[in-house]
Amino acid sequence: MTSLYDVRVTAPGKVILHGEHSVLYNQFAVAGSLGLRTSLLIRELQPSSFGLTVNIEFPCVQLKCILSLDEIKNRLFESSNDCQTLWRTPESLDHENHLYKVDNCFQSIICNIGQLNSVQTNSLRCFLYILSGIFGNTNILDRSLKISVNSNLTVGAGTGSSASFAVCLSAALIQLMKLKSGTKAKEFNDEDKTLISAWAYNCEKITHGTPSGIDNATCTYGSLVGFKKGEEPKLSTFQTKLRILLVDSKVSRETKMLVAKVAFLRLHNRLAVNSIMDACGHIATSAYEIMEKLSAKDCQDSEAHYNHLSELWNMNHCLLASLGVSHPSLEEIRAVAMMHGLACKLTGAGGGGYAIVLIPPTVEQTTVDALRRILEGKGYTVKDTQLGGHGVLLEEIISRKCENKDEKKNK
Ligand SMILES: Nc1ncnc2c1ncn2[C@@H]1O[C@H](COP(=O)(O)OP(=O)(O)O)[C@@H](O)[C@H]1O
Ligand SMILES: C[C@@](O)(CCOP(=O)(O)O)CC(=O)O
Repeated sequence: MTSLYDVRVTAPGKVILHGEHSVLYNQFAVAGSLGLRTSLLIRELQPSSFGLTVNIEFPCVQLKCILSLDEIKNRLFESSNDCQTLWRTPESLDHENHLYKVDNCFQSIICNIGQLNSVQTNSLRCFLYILSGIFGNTNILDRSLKISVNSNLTVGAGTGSSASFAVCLSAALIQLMKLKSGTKAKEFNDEDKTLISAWAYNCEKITHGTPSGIDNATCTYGSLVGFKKGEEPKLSTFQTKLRILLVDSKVSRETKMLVAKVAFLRLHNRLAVNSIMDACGHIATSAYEIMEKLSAKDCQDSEAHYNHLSELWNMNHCLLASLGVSHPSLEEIRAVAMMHGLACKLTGAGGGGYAIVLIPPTVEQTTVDALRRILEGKGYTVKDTQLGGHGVLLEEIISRKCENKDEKKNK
């Protein structure tokens, strides 16, 4: 009797503390995982006589549809029994070529393509890309699937919903691959996480073009991640739980556009922009060191460290504003935070999205409440949260018995 598997994984969103934009110019950056998470459940379904299907439910992007898995396999899978190669070497995938094939398949199998918006299209492309990337040179996918994704993260606001989504997709599919090839581990090990992050990075290229990789690394590893492009992420051995207010400016923005805006500014002001990027890199390095000191059990001077961190947050924001990636709403949020004596900066690409306010432990709750009331009165949404929780987690594996009609008949 064969088994049908259910796999449930979750992954956090992220907040870039220091190094947005400058990370793309090879500067050190620091990001932390958020308490808000994406959750993905993938279920293998009992065989039916209608052929193999994938039932997709992505409520965060208002998408519900059923795709023919047989068609996907016909168009994107290459028949082979070799399951030990591509899924273990995501970096060897020819991204452009694979995405081209995915897009051709997408055009052919989605009937209501004209009714999908760009967000839904992106989610489906990511799904097809990873599904066929991981299973594409195996014969392992032999059941219909149902895949449901939910998230507490706002989609498209700079808190890493796309990376969190991509990490969940790759984590669940890698786990399913392992289960179906006989490996039954109950949690992700370091090797799994390296693979998950690398597949999620490939997927982030679909959404962002040339991402630095900081988002997928943070959503995979959690806690605080120090990051430099092209290098292994620096995983913090320390546990700092920074308290922040996450303030939604409600202004939508597109990362790609803001990255292009900075690149354009740099074309005409190379040395000045390079110096700003250098300064952002120094800030990120200093902030990482301070957070390391703050986490030490015998930390004596926590108040002075928080003051220093606040200084760095404020400087970092002003440097980003000088690159043209702030927004009047972000400036208003910052002005209100400063009136309350608190440091505030934009996070992520800027141009809208979120601002973050640092709440040191010595700050009175009445101050936080007053700040919150004013911001909410101005129409912003405020979440009081902590940075630095778990990265990707394997939450649940269920193995059910498959009622195989052919097996029954033969008995
Ligand atoms: N929960 C989700 N379900 C389906 N797709 C998602 C989900 N979260 C994010 N996405 C995909 O990620 C994209 C958002 O990426 P992006 O604009 O970079 O936002 P963020 O800054 O939040 O990562 C969306 O266009 C969507 O395709
Ligand atoms: C501007 C950038 O440094 C950060 C983008 O952040 P977000 O995904 O918009 O939160 C781009 C990147 O690191 O890929």
